[in-house]
Amino acid sequence: MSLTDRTKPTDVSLNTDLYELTMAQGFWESGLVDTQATFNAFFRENPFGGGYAVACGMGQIPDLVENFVFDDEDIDYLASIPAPGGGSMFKPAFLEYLRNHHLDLTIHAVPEGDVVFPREPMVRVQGPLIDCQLIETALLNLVNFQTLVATKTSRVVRAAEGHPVSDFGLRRAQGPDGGLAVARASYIAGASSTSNLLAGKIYGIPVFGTHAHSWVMAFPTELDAFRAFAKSSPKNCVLLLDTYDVHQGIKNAITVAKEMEAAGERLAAIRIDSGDLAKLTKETRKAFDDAGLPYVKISASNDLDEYTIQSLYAQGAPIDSFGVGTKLATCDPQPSLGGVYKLSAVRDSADAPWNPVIKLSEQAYKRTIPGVQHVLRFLDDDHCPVGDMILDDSYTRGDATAATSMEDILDPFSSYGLSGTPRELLTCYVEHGKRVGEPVDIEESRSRCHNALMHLDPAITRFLNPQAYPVGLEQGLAALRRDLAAEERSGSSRVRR
Ligand SMILES: Nc1ncnc2c1ncn2[C@@H]1O[C@H](COP(=O)(O)OP(=O)(O)OP(=O)(O)O)[C@@H](O)[C@H]1O
Ligand SMILES: O=P(O)(O)OC[C@H]1O[C@H](OP(=O)(O)OP(=O)(O)O)[C@H](O)[C@@H]1O
Ligand SMILES: O=C(O)c1cccnc1
Repeated sequence: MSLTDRTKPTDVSLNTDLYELTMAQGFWESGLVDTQATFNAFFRENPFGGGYAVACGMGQIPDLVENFVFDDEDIDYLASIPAPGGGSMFKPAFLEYLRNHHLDLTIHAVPEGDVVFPREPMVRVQGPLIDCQLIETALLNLVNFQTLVATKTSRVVRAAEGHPVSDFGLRRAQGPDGGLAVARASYIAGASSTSNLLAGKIYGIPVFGTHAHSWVMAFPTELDAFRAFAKSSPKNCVLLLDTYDVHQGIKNAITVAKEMEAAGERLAAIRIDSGDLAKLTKETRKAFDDAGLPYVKISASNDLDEYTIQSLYAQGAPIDSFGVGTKLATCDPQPSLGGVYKLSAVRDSADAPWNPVIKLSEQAYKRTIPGVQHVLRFLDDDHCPVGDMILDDSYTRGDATAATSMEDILDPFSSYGLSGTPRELLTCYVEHGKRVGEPVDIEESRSRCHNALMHLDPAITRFLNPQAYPVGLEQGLAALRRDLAAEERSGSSRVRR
């Protein structure tokens, strides 16, 4: 996340909602300083009407946790906030507790780039209740948006059928920070490059660019503009053909391509950014082939998304690469993932047993899953995922892969009768506030994403009416959830184990 990359660490800890701090103060005053909690970040529906999401942002969680400290400046600011009813929002003794407080959190998450499905934890956060609460907003801010962008990009990349897709979205992104997050998540999900130089510098993402219409308009004629660009950037020359008239643009670009050939250079590509992209790219391809310039590639842009790209190929458009901006950066037509962060277990101290907790809702699908959750992903002989099982720590005594099979999934998909080899999905990113292992390599996340999507059933990845990927609760956990819901509804005390 760019905030931890670019700004002083303390800006990270104030990048949160006021109520996290108000609750932290309340927990502290209520004597809950030693209370431990387990929270899960998850979403309830796949974005874009699709059948999966690509987990993203997880690689930046360790930076977030390690940099999450309140320094003197932050404490001064917090001390200055008035309570609406009079006096100060925060008590001096609490602010002293907070000063230079470090988060003692242990965090497991779906490995960045892997696929993730509704209701299962994307991120599991454990540690002091106060610390778990303090990190909520920043953590959701990190994984919700990047997971959404990565999912959107994976769809665009799928539609592009292996042709490069460049992120052109910075100018339409949600602020500078949003633009960086878009570049990072889209690269992990398969974009080949970004136009965003800062993202290139920070994350090492390949950068790509052509020229704007203004370049052409700044010269007396289009031909002058093309010649000047070829002279100035002979090794990465992509000419934009549609400033005035694409047909004239084709002729001018061919003239310049021939001149480049004579000078021992090659026109790399042309770009078309308006009009009927199928018709115009076909005409362009024919003209360049007829002129003996088959190596000149065709790039297309203009409000593209997965559906337009799919349609362009269905129309036989000979497009070699795409620049995708607005609809990728804004995740059109779904601007938010809706990921939530819910408490699922508490205990009085670090060595006490966990007590599972549940949140009820009028809407059954919003009832939470209790417990210290693990996820087992069952893989078939070809390493393709066939279903996920959510299970509670206590049923496995710490070894999540022991004595479990797909038959143990109770609801709602048990009738599939699937089988496979279980793999524990959640991996440890942070232990007691410290990063586990080396910083996440963005290339590793990118290849994990490629691999995960390659192994996912096309019935789940298709855009139209995708099949639901089976995710269910292990029988013991399903029973626990039922019992807890009944107890909470009847008002009896919480199950203590
Ligand atoms: N052959 C095609 N099939 C489907 N959609 C297309 C096709 N050609 C272009 N589009 C898409 O149609 C939308 C509108 O294109 P339109 O031709 O109206 O743009 P334009 O008005 O020419 O461009 P601009 O407003 O940038 O000058 C864009 O999202 C574009 O990607
Ligand atoms: O279309 P997008 O997917 O957002 O890709 C980025 C767009 O940004 C540039 O033009 P800009 O939108 O600034 O102006 P234009 O539409 O008038 O070309 C570029 O020419 C693309 O069209
Ligand atoms: O390099 C380009 O062609 C580009 C970059 C950003 C937005 N539109 C186009």
